Amino acid sequence: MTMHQEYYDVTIIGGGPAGLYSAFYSGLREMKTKIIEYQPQLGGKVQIYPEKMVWDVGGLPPTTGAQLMDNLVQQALTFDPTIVLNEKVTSITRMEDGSFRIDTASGEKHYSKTVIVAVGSGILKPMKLPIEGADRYELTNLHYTVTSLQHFKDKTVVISGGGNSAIDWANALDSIAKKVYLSYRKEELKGHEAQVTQLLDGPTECLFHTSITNLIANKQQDIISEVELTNHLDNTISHIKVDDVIINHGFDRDASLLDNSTVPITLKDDYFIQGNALSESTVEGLYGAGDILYHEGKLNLIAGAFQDAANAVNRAKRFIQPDAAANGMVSSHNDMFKERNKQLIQELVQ
Ligand SMILES: Cc1cc2nc3c(=O)[nH]c(=O)nc-3n(C[C@H](O)[C@H](O)[C@H](O)COP(=O)(O)OP(=O)(O)OC[C@H]3O[C@@H](n4cnc5c(N)ncnc54)[C@H](O)[C@@H]3O)c2cc1C
Repeated sequence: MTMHQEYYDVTIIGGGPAGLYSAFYSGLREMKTKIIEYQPQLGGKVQIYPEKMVWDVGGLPPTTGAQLMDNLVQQALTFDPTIVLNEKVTSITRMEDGSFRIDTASGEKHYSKTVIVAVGSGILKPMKLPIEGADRYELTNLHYTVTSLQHFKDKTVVISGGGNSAIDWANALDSIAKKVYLSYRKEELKGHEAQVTQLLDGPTECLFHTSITNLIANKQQDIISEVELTNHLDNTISHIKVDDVIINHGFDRDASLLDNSTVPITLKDDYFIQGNALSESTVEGLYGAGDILYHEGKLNLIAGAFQDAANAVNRAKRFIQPDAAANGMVSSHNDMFKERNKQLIQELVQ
């Protein structure tokens, strides 16, 4: 077991948009920063939609999830935070001296003056297709996320699911794939109205009241060649020849960190972390940001995560240094940017 006795000013749990922007902002406020992330890469939930176009981040032209993650990571690295990947935080404990100990599943311990909990909806794992042996096709043509739209060009694709992800992928693929089928066990789709209308008006063939009940494979190559669908209204069975199958049945969430921690994870001034009913008291030095946080007017979007992150960092700064400014300064005033600013201004006037 390794002991990380080195103290950080702020340790951020979760490397999604909220955690990444917190890392940038805490660097801006000259705090020694560490991010701990469970996944092998940074980016958070955006990893689920790398090929989706994101339109609603202020000041950015329509950008793919992958490009957005790249930009967020680059920005987060501006002030050289320590990054710990593949590490699940299991609990947060307040020490007698008021600092925090952060325990992880591997037995490592991290020490910090403040903590920002930016764990989104917890650790997400896609709900698997409940068919025995289906996992062996995950290496070939059974997908739980779409990492390349190009892969589906001129293919016949069956998408299983009726929520936002299934509908978004059907709409994105209907002009790329040869044919898209959407199999959904109910009839009332659960997506945003505009996307549902686009789907129903588009070329995707919706097979309501059906589920995938069997996968028929080309045994030599371990590739699904046909899916069996069962109609739940009349129990009829049909078969579709496929090139690829996409499963969007939602996610299992592991939010055990909130239950295991000995500090009550509740935040000051009516800010509190969703689902936590441990205590109504507040813990100075422990803050939240992003989808995990609930407050009036909360925006569960990337734009909302940025605002939360700046708030959390400013509070952390004031906790460590009570005479520090309550709010950060505009970024151009930061000494770190002096040289780069000069260079850019020179380029502008040339
Ligand atoms: C399909 C889909 C499409 C979306 N489209 C848009 C869009 O177009 N525009 C928009 O603004 N928003 C969109 N969103 C919402 C947006 O992705 C979220 O609001 C945003 O990702 C929240 O960021 P976050 O950092 O709070 O949480 P997350 O992105 O969920 O990141 C949390 C991170 O914490 C890590 N973590 C959790 N528990 C632990 C632990 N115990 N130890 C270590 N690490 C842990 C997770 O692995 C994860 O990486 C979309 C969401 C989905 C699902």
